[in-house]
Amino acid sequence: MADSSGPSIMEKELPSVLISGIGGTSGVLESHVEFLKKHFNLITMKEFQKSKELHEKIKSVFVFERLPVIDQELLESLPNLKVIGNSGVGVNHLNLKLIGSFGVKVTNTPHAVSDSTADIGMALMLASARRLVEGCYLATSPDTTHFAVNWLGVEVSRATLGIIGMGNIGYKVAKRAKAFDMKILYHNRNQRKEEEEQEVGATYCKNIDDLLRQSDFVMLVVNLTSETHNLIGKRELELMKPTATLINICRGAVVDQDALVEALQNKIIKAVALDVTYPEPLPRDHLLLQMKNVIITPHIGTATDQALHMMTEEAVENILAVLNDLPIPSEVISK
Ligand SMILES: O=CC(=O)O
Repeated sequence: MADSSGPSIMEKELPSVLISGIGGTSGVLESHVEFLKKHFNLITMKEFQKSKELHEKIKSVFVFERLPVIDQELLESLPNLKVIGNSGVGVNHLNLKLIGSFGVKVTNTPHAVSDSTADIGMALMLASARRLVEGCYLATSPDTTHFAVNWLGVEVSRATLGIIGMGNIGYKVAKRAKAFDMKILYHNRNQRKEEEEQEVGATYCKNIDDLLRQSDFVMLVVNLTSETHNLIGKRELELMKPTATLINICRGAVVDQDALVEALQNKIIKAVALDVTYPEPLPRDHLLLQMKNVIITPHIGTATDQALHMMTEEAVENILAVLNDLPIPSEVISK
């Protein structure tokens, strides 16, 4: 009778995957390690640096919170690397050209992040419209003489929301905004299918300027690329209504931050709500941190238990697909 306690000859070795570390501020979440270990032989950066023998074994790198850094040196030291599995949708921290030149694929997790990031977009829009942060300060201030009539907010219901970038997240924002009876405009490289537009009641603006001119709230949900870097600058801010609010939930560098400060100082737009800035975090003396009509959160679009869990699952699915020569659910194609 075969001994079932030891490893069977038929059992396949799990593929070796490099991770930055486990736990802390620069490692994979401890709560995800068990799941990852079911699929991979995990190798931490520390182990990798100690043993040259491990280099040849590594087939994939699991990138979490932009770590480990994928540079030329690392790529050269991994002769059998097949795929970088990024946990998260944004891949602006990865040099796609360089990685591609090593014949290595890149994958991301556009589905796992969409609900939590859309929620943050709505939360920021509502918080700014109803001056929630100011309200919290007032509620806890020793001054009890404040009256709500002195700091009125605005309603998002029936207001016009312009969504720039109608991918998975933008579309989820539109779904939510529909439930708030908002009028929805969107700009995207490609127009969505008619039935998709109808489902959320969104109108396509081929010209971004038209969207900027008409919107009460403008929400940025694009990938950061060379084309979207500084997409919103002085000219675009000047096209917006003086009563409009800008919300950014994608990447800080999509907005020219100096132009944004100037626009707020000169009342070119009314308010701003940012989950992303550059750098992150902003220096403590940055002007944006001193303005009442600015809300800033520390890049928490995907900071929920559920999103992080789903991101890990989606990343694992992608990595396994590449390693097993199966159709890849979410491959990032460098343009
Ligand atoms: O910022 C979050 C992401 O890229 O998923």
